[in-house]
Amino acid sequence: MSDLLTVSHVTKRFGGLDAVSDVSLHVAKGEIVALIGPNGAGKTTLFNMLTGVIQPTSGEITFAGTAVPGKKPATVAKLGIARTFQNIRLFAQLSVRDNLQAAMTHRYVEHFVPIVLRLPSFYRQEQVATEWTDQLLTAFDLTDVADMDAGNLPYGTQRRVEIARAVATAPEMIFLDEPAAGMNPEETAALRTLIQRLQSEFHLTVGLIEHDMTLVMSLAERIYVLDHGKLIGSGTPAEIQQDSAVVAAYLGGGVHA
Ligand SMILES: Nc1ncnc2c1ncn2[C@@H]1O[C@H](COP(=O)(O)OP(=O)(O)OP(=O)(O)O)[C@@H](O)[C@H]1O
Repeated sequence: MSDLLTVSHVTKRFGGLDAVSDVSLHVAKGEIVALIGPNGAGKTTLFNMLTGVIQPTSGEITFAGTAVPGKKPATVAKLGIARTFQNIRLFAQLSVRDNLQAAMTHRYVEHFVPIVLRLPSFYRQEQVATEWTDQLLTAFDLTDVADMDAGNLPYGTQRRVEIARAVATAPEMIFLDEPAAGMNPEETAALRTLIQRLQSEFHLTVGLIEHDMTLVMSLAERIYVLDHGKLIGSGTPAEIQQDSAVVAAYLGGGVHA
């Protein structure tokens, strides 16, 4: 498989602190890759650099052959990168349907509009957006709550809306920042299935930050481990669980895959 994302010697310095220090990694198209490590290890800082939210102090990031540093988040999104946040960021007073439609970007329109060729441009866009929204509502089991305000939904459902909204932008890669945080075991089990479907049905590449090691070990094909900004290990879940440096820094004895 060819690499979709390449990170080369990336560092982010905040004042005197190297929050991310000389990190290199790669993600192949279609993979589910997890980034794990203790609190403050630099995981979200790295995600923020991959999505254009902050700029690296040094190093290179390439997505589908295009350099990411120097681009704003909206421009990075058009390259085909979507993300969710640790703290859910939905439009709480908009319906689920409107949250999805609000996410339909130019990239999406450019991607799908040619499918419906016979209508004038405005109606073409409207029709494609409505059809795509209906498909997403069905795929993410949100049809029953489509007209409810997003902010009134249970936590696990809001997470699902957030992921659906990211998928609505028609990305190639989706970054999920602690999607299982605050979920109960049933919600986490449903999340596992959902992330697997992102890969199998939506053909997305998935980058995952997560502290729930049972979820990580059962989902990720490869794992990178950060500690104090540095990459201290990488490999398959089986390899990571036997890596003494990773066990000492983060895993301890508490993983049951
Ligand atoms: N904007 C900022 N200014 C200064 N320091 C920052 C900034 N953002 C993050 N940091 C620091 O960088 C380090 C890495 O933080 P980061 O949030 O990336 O860690 P994390 O691995 O995502 O942690 P967690 O698992 O708790 O979310 C921390 O020491 C944090 O305090």
